[in-house]
Amino acid sequence: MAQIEVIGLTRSFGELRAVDDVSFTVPGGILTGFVGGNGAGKTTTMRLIMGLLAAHGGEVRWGDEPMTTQVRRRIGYMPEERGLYPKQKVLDQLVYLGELSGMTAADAKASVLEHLDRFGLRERASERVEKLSLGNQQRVQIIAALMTTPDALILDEPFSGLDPSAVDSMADLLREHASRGIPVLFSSHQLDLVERLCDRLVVLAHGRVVATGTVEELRGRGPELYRLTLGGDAGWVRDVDGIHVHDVDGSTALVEPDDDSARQALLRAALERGDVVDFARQVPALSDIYREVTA
Ligand SMILES: Nc1ncnc2c1ncn2[C@@H]1O[C@H](COP(=O)(O)OP(=O)(O)OP(=O)(O)O)[C@@H](O)[C@H]1O
Repeated sequence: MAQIEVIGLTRSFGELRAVDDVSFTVPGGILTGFVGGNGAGKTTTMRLIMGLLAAHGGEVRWGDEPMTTQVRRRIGYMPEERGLYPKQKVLDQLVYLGELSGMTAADAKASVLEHLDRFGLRERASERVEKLSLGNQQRVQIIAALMTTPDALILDEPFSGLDPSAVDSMADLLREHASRGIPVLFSSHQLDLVERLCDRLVVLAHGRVVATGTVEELRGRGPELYRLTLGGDAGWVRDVDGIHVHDVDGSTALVEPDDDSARQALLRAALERGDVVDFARQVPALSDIYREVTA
């Protein structure tokens, strides 16, 4: 299966190392989310992958080969700066972009109309792009990246500005493309969305990769926390051996047991004291993990 491999990519702007020895893989067949704060280097990395910026070090590989211009032409790329012609009509523009990518006019038109249908934009086909709302212009941009049945997808913030139903259509489309076995990399600031959608994550901070893996793997890096909710005050938990208390708030305690037996002993002690309302493993949200790895 095709995959994109980024090995030791480095790029500076003057004194600033915007991308600093960045390595990760975008495997075929799954969705890889690319997250990191403002200025972390996501856009620069994507431009380097697409060959739009020259790397100062490192390389990009396509399977076992160095990435070439021919392969890049077959990658659906959605840049951060949206490159649409405001005065041109939606359908004409997309068909033109399809032809530029080597499609016949007839194939391009068929693909564009199908995608316009999916995004509920069919009746806007003959309007000028500038007359569309920003979210709808975004949908047109997405169609431009997806209409050619690309060999890989590199999408810079494809979900920004989309309403929930467009997010769902977009997510379905990305999954369909991934299920063809192609590598899909997309950046996003919407961590809840990334958590819901992604099979794998690459987390960038200050130009460096600080974490990679599935959401489950990233969760596994943190401590195993449990939340105990009692009928009465939970302050006594602080004195239980083998229990590290992260927080107590009235009748609720957030604890990290040293091991299984400490956890069982805590629960027994709580039951002996009376009313246990709830005792459950706390699964951290991706936003918690993100804060931890980028701190
Ligand atoms: N052409 C350029 N010239 C100078 N500095 C640049 C250039 N492009 C990017 N940078 C700088 O490189 C750093 C990384 O920027 P980049 O756009 O890659 O980050 P990002 O993770 O995509 O951020 P955001 O989420 O805000 O879009 C930033 O400090 C940015 O100001």
